[in-house]
Amino acid sequence: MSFLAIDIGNTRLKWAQYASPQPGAAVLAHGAVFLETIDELAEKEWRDMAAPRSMLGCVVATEAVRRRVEEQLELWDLTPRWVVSSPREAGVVNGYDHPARLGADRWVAMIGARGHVLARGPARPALVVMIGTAVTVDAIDRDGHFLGGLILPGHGIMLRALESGTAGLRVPTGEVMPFPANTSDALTSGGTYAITGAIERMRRHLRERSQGEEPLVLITGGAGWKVAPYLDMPHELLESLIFDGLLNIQSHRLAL
Ligand SMILES: Nc1ncnc2c1ncn2[C@@H]1O[C@H](COP(=O)(O)OP(=O)(O)OP(=O)(O)O)[C@@H](O)[C@H]1O
Ligand SMILES: CC(C)(CO)[C@@H](O)C(=O)NCCC(=O)O
Ligand SMILES: [K+]
Repeated sequence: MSFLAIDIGNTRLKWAQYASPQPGAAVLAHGAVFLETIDELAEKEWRDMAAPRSMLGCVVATEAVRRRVEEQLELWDLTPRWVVSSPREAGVVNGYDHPARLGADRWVAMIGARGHVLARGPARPALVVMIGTAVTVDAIDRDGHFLGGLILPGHGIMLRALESGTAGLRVPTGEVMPFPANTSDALTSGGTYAITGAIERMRRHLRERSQGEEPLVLITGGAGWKVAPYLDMPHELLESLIFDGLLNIQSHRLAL
């Protein structure tokens, strides 16, 4: 009954094979590749993997990228399925003006987050933060309703925008400091605190909306570990939030 979960972001494709399509299933294999190398998956990373029985993926990259991944999936006898954001799924209600326009990664991560909220005890609001190519900060209330969220540039995009938009900024890596006193530290600190500032702001919005109840703050994405140490609030770093969401969706669909 093994299940393949795939997350195609704007920079990398991440995949994980699970023993079954159930939350908490054992991971049999996993990996990540840059989008430049996705045409080699079938002859490299996936070549010696036991054939998965089913798959579910989430894509925010282009149609062309999705098609190239589907070609690689021809290695096995499976139907490629990709999550499309919908008005409701697996206990989460989508409050976006146009639910289908919500990034599938955000939707799936929120469904994963909702599972973690309910697994930890009584229902409570949650803030779902994804720190990848772009950064998103999404709010879910106690009832599992997605209220809305922020999109901002990731660290890499912020620095590249500054480099190309100014004459005097180069972007060597600096350190995060309270009072940066050189250009490198000022840029690195500015990027990091832009992200933590957005998270703090959204946490305040959500707390005010929730009669003061403290939200569970869940951080995910390739660069989450770099930002998390500067976040002045209780939080959890969960690398697998999108995969957890894909497992929740798949198990809910099988149960219907
Ligand atoms: N180990 C690292 N060292 C330096 N920068 C990193 C590292 N990991 C991630 N980054 C930076 O963080 C950003 C997002 O990284 P990454 O591609 O790992 O995230 P992701 O969650 O896989 O993104 P996406 O899902 O959008 O593809 C990039 O701009 C990248 O430059
Ligand atoms: C915001 C990103 C790039 C984050 O990966 C992705 O979720 C996306 O392309 N979203 C579509 C637009 C939206 O979510 O409103
Ligand atoms: K992502």
